[in-house]
Amino acid sequence: MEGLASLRSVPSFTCRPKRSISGTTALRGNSLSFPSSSSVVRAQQMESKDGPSSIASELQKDELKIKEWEVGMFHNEVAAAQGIKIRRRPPTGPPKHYVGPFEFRLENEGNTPRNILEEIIWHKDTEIARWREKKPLHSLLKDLQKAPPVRDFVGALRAANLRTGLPGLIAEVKKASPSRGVLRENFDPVEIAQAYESGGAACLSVLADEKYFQGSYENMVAIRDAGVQKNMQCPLLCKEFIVDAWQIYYARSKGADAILLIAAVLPDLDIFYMIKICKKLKMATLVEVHNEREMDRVLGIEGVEFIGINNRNLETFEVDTSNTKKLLEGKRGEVIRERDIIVVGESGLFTPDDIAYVQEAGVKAVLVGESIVKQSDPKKGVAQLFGRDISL
Ligand SMILES: O=P(O)(O)OC[C@@H](O)[C@@H](O)c1c[nH]c2ccccc12
Repeated sequence: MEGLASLRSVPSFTCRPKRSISGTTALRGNSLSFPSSSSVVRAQQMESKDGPSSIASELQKDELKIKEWEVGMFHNEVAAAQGIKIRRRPPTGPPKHYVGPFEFRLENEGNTPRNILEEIIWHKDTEIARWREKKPLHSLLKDLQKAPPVRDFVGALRAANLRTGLPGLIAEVKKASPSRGVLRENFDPVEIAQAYESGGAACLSVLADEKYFQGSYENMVAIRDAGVQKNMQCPLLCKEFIVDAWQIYYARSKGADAILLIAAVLPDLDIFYMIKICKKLKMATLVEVHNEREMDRVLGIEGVEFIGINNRNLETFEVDTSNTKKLLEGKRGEVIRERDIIVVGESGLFTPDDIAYVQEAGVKAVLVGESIVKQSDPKKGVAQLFGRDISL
């Protein structure tokens, strides 16, 4: 409980960088200054068979890499101070040029992710850098004008909860996961989404990550388009590992109504700014926590209105539904009720008893994938999960 004593209305940001680096991770990319001119002059004075200008541009590239690495390290320091164990990037250090004569620096030292979540984040960081290069923000912003309108994600959950007296269902369109492997061979995302919706789901969650979950943005667009044609109402959560604000705009351009932010990955200030961006875009932000420390951090961030408690530890894959109960007990539960924050119970829910258990703990919504996506008829899967037809 000690963390609650420090519940704040502004995000904590106490860690100071050891190096003097301008900008924060939220500004990453924009804050990189151009390489100092002295190195360019130095390079121009050098002779080589490739010519001086190519050496200058090589050095410029190196210096940019170094700056990026330094900002990445700064991010790791801030994150570590907030108890975040996931590092944004492999701590392998800057390019060789940086260390001058000391080129015997060990290659790849420390280059192994500590767990699956860290592996996913390292992969995402490089994947998004590539995507962002192909579609810079200014071009993405143009796409937003063509995006379908935003639907009220949290409103749909509240309405379902009032209508059925049960937690509103966010039904997950998920083909595979690193912990469970392939969940459904014969996977038609639109068919599954329609079955969920006719079974009474309030919202849908669509896996976008390709490498680890066999998801895609194409699936999300296909579901959104099918919904528009068939008048389906379910708002969509883009289930992605967000490490860069660019991804929020991208998700919106593909028709998402909500995004997920994982507190085990993102420092407070990133969450704070990302929620602001979502508000501007009128999207909902589901902030996911797994333990008391993350819950206390998140309750201290201004603007948080929608929290997911993941029963699965994303670092070890262990699932324990009592986690939802534990994090809603006592003072934390009180704060959540006072602020009318909607809490979602996530992962490992299979039976009506599981649903009743997390509802009793205080959730107004649940996020369910495996138990319903595995059923040959996912619509029946929804009814089985709740012990009755919730579409009525
Ligand atoms: O399939 P399950 O156990 O019902 O879980 C669904 C959902 O909670 C899970 O997919 C999830 C929750 N948070 C995440 C973050 C990333 C990837 C996946 C998830």
